[in-house]
Amino acid sequence: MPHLHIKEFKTIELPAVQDEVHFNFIADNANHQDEKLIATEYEGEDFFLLVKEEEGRSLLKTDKLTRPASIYNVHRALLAYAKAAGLEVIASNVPQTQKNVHLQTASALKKIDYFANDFPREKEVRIEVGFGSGRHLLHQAANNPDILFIGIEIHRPSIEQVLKQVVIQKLDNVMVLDYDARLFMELVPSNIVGAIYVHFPVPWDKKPHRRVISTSFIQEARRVLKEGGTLELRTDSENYYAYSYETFIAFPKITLQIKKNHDIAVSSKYEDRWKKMEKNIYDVIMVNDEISPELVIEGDFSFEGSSPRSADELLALHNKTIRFDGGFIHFERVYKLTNGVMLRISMGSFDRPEHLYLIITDNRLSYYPQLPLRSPINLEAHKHLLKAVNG
Ligand SMILES: C[S@@+](CC[C@H](N)C(=O)[O-])C[C@H]1O[C@@H](n2cnc3c(N)ncnc32)[C@H](O)[C@@H]1O
Repeated sequence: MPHLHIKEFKTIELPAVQDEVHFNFIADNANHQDEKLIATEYEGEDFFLLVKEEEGRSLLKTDKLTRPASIYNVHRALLAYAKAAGLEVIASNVPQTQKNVHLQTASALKKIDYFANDFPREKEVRIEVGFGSGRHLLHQAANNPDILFIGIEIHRPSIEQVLKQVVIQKLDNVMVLDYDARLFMELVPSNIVGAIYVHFPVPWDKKPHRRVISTSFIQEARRVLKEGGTLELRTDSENYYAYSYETFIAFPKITLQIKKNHDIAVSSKYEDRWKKMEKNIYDVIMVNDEISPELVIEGDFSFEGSSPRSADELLALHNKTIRFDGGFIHFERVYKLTNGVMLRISMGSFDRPEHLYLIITDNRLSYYPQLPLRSPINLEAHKHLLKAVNG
């Protein structure tokens, strides 16, 4: 994680611009006076820089919840703030000269809004969940130029590596998304996907709720797959194989193909490792044989007509949880702004909550840095949030 150790943190008059990086406002953690967030905008992306103040040595880094996909943009923002505020840097892992890589302008990298607003449907779509080194994704894309491949990954270095390869190999049929694939599935239109690849997912033996394959993931996969489309799980974990098989077979009607130690066109880095260890490799392939109803999601994330509670009442929401049928809202942290309050919340379903901020200033409410995913459970959570923050 890029960071600067600084002698002493200094505020600057905001809003300010330094080297094309915009600094808009500062939020002070109401319960931990040593923590501040600096609202930053660079190349159209909003995120926070996080300040941890300590006696004689403070830390400036990115906030995990909002950090941008491009590490270079983080570097740039950290250096720009240090320059604008005249901070004395004691130690840092941020290179002073930036490589000329602009991932934000790399057209293959998409944000979740891109898919939420107008899902691409001109070509057949195939999705790879957790592409890692990207060998399979890149191989498939190079060999199937008429198919659009959407690669979803949450590990930033893997994303950066694959984006570079997309440019080098001049592939125009790959889109890369930094997002939880389980949430992404909820906004894919029905019956448009030819294949979903889940190759060597993390087994999460101790935290099974984090697994990609689950009853709800399979349900969503069946909805988004075309008739004859496939969900292809490949794993070296006997445990994950057995768990997935049971989860698939619990559906009243399903078509499955099971293969053991069957080579595919390209072997991934993980696969090479497992093969050297002479581990068995299992494929569970679900063939979708149904046409699903269209996806209809009603409602929006508007705050129109809101009349927020007083700042003290909002700050008192710290650590409160609201539970409702199928979901919840938890107020994780509260911040003071010069003209209002900011709440860090987790909301939505228990197994896949969204984490984001809500800014409340002078009767204006807005999510930051972006709206929650437009899923039925998040829309329901929004209604409960309106009740909690309005008087
Ligand atoms: C063990 S690696 C396998 C990578 C690659 N498929 C391969 O075969 O080499 C699993 C990958 O899935 C990613 N991942 C885990 N959970 C995910 C999720 N919910 N959404 C998207 N990617 C995820 C991890 O970051 C990791 O890169």
